[in-house]
Amino acid sequence: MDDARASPKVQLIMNACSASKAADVVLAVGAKPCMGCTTYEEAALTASLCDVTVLNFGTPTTAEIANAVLSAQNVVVDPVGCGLETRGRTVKEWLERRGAVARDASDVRPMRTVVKGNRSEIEALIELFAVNGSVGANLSVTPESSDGDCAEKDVFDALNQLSEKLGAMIVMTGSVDYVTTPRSTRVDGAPGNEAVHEFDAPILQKFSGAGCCLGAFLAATVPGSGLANARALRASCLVYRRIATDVVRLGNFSGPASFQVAFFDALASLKSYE
Ligand SMILES: Nc1ncnc2c1ncn2[C@@H]1O[C@H](COP(=O)(O)OP(=O)(O)OP(=O)(O)O)[C@@H](O)[C@H]1O
Ligand SMILES: Cc1ncsc1CCO
Repeated sequence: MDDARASPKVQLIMNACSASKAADVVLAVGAKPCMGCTTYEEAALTASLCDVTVLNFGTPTTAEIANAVLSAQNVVVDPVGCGLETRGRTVKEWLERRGAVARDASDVRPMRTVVKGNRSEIEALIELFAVNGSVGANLSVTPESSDGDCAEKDVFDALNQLSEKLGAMIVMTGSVDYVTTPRSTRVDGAPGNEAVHEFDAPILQKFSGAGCCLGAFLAATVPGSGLANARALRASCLVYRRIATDVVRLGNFSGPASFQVAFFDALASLKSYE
């Protein structure tokens, strides 16, 4: 996905809870979803045929399946539940191996990695990678997150260190979204840190999978080179939140279940994700 393709193919290695929601989000925005991950061979082949892979570590993703996409060119990683010790180990090992593969390939082709997690998951990664800092969240062994009370400057300080260690972009979600770029890959003059405060829609936390679906949305709407660009990632996070607030304003729903239907309809009605 080096160019802004009209209809990118998106491999979705998703948790059981969010899989069909994510596939529908990808379809809604005009891209092509493909799960393709029942065996190691199938996962590797599908990754090689797709423009971008979403690797979500919620059940039933195994280390074996995750390792099949280590050398995919563009990967959006969702470290769901990495505050749980066993899953945290799996996620950490994968990210370390991915970093090594990407460094080895860097002269030949760019490999882009975006880690998209909620605030508690990012806090868990901060601990796992021994970063000297915090984003102020409580650790959680479930996908539940907490927003935490932490100055934005300290949030970015911790995110920048983590991003550099991973060699990956970070998108940290919550009532505010944060995007950060590894310092060593920042293009001169381009902003490496972005925050999205706009468009408050807390209903996105009232059903399971809004964060997982954001991972799929980013994969489907941000072109390959944009996956290494904080501005481009910010722009898609912003659109996702804006559409949610539009739906809330129109009020054609009666709770979290019907909100999702209206939200997916609104995603599908948007003509451009530029
Ligand atoms: N108050 C809010 N206003 C606007 N957007 C929000 C708000 N809270 C969360 N979001 C958005 O909702 C999505 C889910 O965020 P959250 O941090 O809850 O993810 P998550 O815990 O990974 O979700 P899940 O595990 O259920 O998929 C993100 O796109 C985030 O930007
Ligand atoms: C509830 C749940 N448990 C593992 S993944 C998932 C979906 C939301 O992340």
